[in-house]
Amino acid sequence: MKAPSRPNRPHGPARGNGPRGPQRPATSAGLPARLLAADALDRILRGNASLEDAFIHDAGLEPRDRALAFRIVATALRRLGTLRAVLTALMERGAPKSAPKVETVLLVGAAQILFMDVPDHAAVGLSVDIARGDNSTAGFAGLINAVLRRLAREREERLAAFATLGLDTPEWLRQRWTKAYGPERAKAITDILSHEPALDITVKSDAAGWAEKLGGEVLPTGTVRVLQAGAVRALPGYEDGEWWVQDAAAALPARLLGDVAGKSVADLCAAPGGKTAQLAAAGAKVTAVDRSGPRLARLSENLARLKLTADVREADAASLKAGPFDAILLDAPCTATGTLRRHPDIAWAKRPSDVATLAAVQAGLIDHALDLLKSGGLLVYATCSLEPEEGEAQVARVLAARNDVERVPLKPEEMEGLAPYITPEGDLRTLPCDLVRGEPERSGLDGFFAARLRKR
Ligand SMILES: C[S@@+](CC[C@H](N)C(=O)[O-])C[C@H]1O[C@@H](n2cnc3c(N)ncnc32)[C@H](O)[C@@H]1O
Repeated sequence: MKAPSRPNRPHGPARGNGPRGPQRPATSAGLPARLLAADALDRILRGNASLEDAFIHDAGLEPRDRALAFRIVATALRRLGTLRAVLTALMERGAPKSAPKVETVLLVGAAQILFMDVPDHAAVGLSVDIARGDNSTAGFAGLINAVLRRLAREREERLAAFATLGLDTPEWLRQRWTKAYGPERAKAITDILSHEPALDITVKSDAAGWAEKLGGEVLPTGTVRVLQAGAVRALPGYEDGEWWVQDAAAALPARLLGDVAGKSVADLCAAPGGKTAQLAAAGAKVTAVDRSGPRLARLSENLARLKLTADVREADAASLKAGPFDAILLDAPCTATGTLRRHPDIAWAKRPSDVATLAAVQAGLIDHALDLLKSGGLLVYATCSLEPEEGEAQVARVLAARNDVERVPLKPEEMEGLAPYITPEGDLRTLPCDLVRGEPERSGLDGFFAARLRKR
């Protein structure tokens, strides 16, 4: 069974702190975070919002409450298959169809009981409070109380019943990963997805100094990794623009362009700007292009906080008229199946047909990007997808179709920590189960593909 992400707490039988009936929580201080969690989870499961979008508005909460709400929702989504199976088994007639929000409230409560270090009485009592405060769920407060109390009492056997079934990863993804990477690595990927990832940050300078200030560690590639970071905005150095949040694997593609100081570099799918910031911090003259206005607004905010500049353009990169550029980074839109540790909503939002749809979009973007590049210029093509059609196959296609393009294979000596991720062809491939550093919470990184091409 996958180890649940609550290291300090054994999954023993009820510990005598469960509530004896619908009762007031010991403190209502935790209610705003749970209300936000239930609202956000409901918008994700029933309104098709993404995890990211569901938390764009912070409802005026303290950063600590907002961070807790986010953790609850991310945990519920990370363990959604197991939670739904456990809850269904506890309810003879299932969750009421007439009141879908009842299931949401149950998921929020069950995620805390089974997988988070939250006292049972708080998880149950606050869930009952959420239910009572909403007309559509108030009539089910008794049901919610009974189901969650029973779950807390029977935690161990309820979890064991579904532990080995792998319910938290959609079957179509598991099958794809088994085909692409073999059964062992596919299992390692699904295993790491059940764990909450650490906070990864890219620093402008002095990685060791920031690791010490933030209580983190420097990874072999230079990223600073922080465990149990809490509210990001409250951490030292955030407001001063000394660093930005960026997964260790996401920090690699921009660096494959080498020394970009003084060069004109187009970042063609740029928002929210993690790679734009890397390029600008390295001294490039960056043109940051994205077709999403709201996402570009976030990019501009991020650059302002970091005191970095770029020429920001809202445009479709597939038909952009600009350049020619010395170098181009194309971090193309993709299924993002490499990022499920940080974006567990994606596992349930994507469909098998999305792979081919996005692969067609990527092919068009690569072809146009090459047209915007100077002769001799480098294009780094990257996706945060585990699906070969969005990575390896794109490069094979373009190399077969165009004789003005060649691959520039990556070399282990060009960047510290890069060696384990270089494929026999000379591309970059990371998997979420890579970067094993002891316990799962310290390990892993996003699944990325990147290839470096030169226009002859
Ligand atoms: C993977 S995200 C980019 C992440 C970004 N490079 C970073 O490091 O923060 C893909 C981005 O592509 C943008 N996008 C999708 N299709 C596009 C197109 N045709 N032209 C420009 N941008 C596009 C999306 O709005 C999204 O912001």
